[in-house]
Amino acid sequence: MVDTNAGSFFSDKSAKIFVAGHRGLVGSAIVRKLQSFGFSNLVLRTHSELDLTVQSAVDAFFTSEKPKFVILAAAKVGGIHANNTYPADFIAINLQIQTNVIHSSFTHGVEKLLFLGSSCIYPKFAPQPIPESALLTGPLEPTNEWYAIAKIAGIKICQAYRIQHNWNAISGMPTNLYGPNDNFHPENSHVLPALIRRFHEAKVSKDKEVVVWGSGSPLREFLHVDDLADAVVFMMDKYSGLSHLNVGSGKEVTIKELAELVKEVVGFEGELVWDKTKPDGTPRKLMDSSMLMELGWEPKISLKDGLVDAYKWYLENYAAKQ
Ligand SMILES: NC(=O)C1=CN([C@@H]2O[C@H](COP(=O)(O)OP(=O)(O)OC[C@H]3O[C@@H](n4cnc5c(N)ncnc54)[C@H](OP(=O)(O)O)[C@@H]3O)[C@@H](O)[C@H]2O)C=CC1
Ligand SMILES: C[C@H]1O[C@H](OP(=O)(O)OP(=O)(O)OC[C@H]2O[C@@H](n3cnc4c(=O)[nH]c(N)nc43)[C@H](O)[C@@H]2O)[C@@H](O)[C@@H](O)C1=O
Repeated sequence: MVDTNAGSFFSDKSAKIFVAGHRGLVGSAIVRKLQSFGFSNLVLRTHSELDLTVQSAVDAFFTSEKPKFVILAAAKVGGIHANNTYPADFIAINLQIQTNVIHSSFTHGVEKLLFLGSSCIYPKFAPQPIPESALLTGPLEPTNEWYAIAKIAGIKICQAYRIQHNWNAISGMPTNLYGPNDNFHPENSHVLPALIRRFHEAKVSKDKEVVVWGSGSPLREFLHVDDLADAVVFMMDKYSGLSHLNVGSGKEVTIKELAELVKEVVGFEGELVWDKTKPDGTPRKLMDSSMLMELGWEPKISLKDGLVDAYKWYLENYAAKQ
């Protein structure tokens, strides 16, 4: 059952909005989107200004700032290797950040909060496309179960505060994202930025080969972060239900197809070599985003156009500084 309260978010463009994680891939896109709509009173803190894992600091921040809305895009985030290598960080830091921010938002009178999870919350062998109802119906993908458990807890914390206190906390579960301000770390990033960097560096060095991880057969659904930011603002305005909402493009590609597309966009002319010692992760995780789409949101940026945009951003803002 979808419960909507259309229109309230846009009625006051000077309302104070705390975007947690505003320098990251997602937070920076949400800030751009809010500013493009004319929201003028954004409260922003870097990690070093406010460590969201420290409960007393979070509470002091909410006591002094008293935001009306909170969008929680701060988290410990990484690709398959980072998730697999630092399980304690992925479960503990994420549980701390979300528990602190959600609880302080509630106790300090925030009107509405949006929590962001991830498509990895679903069972490894969930029905495809994956509906919201598949949550907690089977075992998780082992490479990211620690992160997934934290994200599932985030959904449940939002639901519990809604049920017990009638408080307006909602959750969005984005698919794999990419775009400006992505993480281009060679090992700890997600596949799409990792491949942009690897193909670019191979092109510049005139290498004959680029190594890509795994078998190439896993399927992934990609969404440009500007489409995600649009969905976040849409949900702040139009959705106030108990269920989390999937946010995806509805289109999937194999990792091999993705690698070929990145190779083409970057202009690398050598060969792909598959490193099968690296994990594939979940074989497929296409989400069913029809709940959100039936409310009126739709993605606008194709994977090809989004990749061209992401590579342009990488060239102008990342490669240029190396
Ligand atoms: N990237 C993706 O493909 C996907 C992301 N998501 C979700 O979207 C959200 C944002 O992810 P994304 O933008 O990619 O991540 P990034 O790593 O790009 O950004 C994370 C942000 O969180 C902030 N942060 C991390 N730890 C702390 C802390 N202890 N205190 C304060 N701030 C902190 C960082 O601050 P600073 O910059 O100051 O260090 C940074 O701005 C996450 O909830 C993630 O799970 C969901 C699906 C896919
Ligand atoms: C968003 C989502 O992201 C993570 O899950 P994931 O989808 O498996 O993420 P990924 O982008 O790292 O990998 C996708 C696929 O791509 C292959 N692959 C090839 N070559 C590279 C490569 O060079 N780097 C990476 N990272 N992967 C590569 C890789 O082997 C895998 O088959 C979660 O842990 C969790 O963080 C989460 O929620």
